[in-house]
Amino acid sequence: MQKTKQDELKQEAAKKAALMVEPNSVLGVGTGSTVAFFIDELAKINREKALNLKAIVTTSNRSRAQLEKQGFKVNELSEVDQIDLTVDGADRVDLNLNGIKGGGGALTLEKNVAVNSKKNIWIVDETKFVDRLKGFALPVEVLPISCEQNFRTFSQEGLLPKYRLDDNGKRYITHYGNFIIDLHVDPIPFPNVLAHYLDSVVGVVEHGLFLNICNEVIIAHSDGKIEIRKR
Ligand SMILES: O=C(CO)[C@H](O)[C@H](O)COP(=O)(O)O
Repeated sequence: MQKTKQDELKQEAAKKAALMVEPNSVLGVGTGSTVAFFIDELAKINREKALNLKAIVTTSNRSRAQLEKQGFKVNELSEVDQIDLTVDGADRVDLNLNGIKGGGGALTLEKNVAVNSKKNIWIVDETKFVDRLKGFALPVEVLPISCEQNFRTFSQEGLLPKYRLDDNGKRYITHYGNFIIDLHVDPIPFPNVLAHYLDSVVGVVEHGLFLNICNEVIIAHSDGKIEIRKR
């Protein structure tokens, strides 16, 4: 498949992040097309100078398969005490380095890996870097047993919910057997308020508002500049 300009930018951000991985560390690896470039870059570096990573934890079967194909051993989150660095993609990142994640449906494990990491670096192309969180529906993972109640409540709250569907038009099912309801609030005026509300809804397993989690974002710009923003 031909690489788009956006893919090229994703790859540039991924390259930069791969250079930041310390030898002998415990690494978290996220999910998505940008992370797929990161895994390839990491493998390249590892072939050139063995990184001897103590452990790698990842957030999806897709990333796991790619890592294993590249010869890395992958551990479960429960098998490591703490992750030194996690590199992940994002769907949107704002000026405060808060973000929306979960476009690939892996938000629950992504958040669990992220909060157990000393440092989180996100890699994005410039289209995802925004002044405030907008332009991407907010994923919410919900238990099937109470999803209809959750859906109705979100509707009543004016959060414009829609079930995420898979390629066959059926409800998308997450790694943990749950559904995803995407909330079409655009822009999200008060991310903290919405996160607090979603955290309180029974039946919500996790949501894609990642607030105060990202430490650094690597943004690849179309003029070739790689920008690093730190919290
Ligand atoms: O949160 C995610 C998956 O749940 C991804 O990190 C996010 O969707 C970005 O994906 P991509 O790099 O393919 O644009």
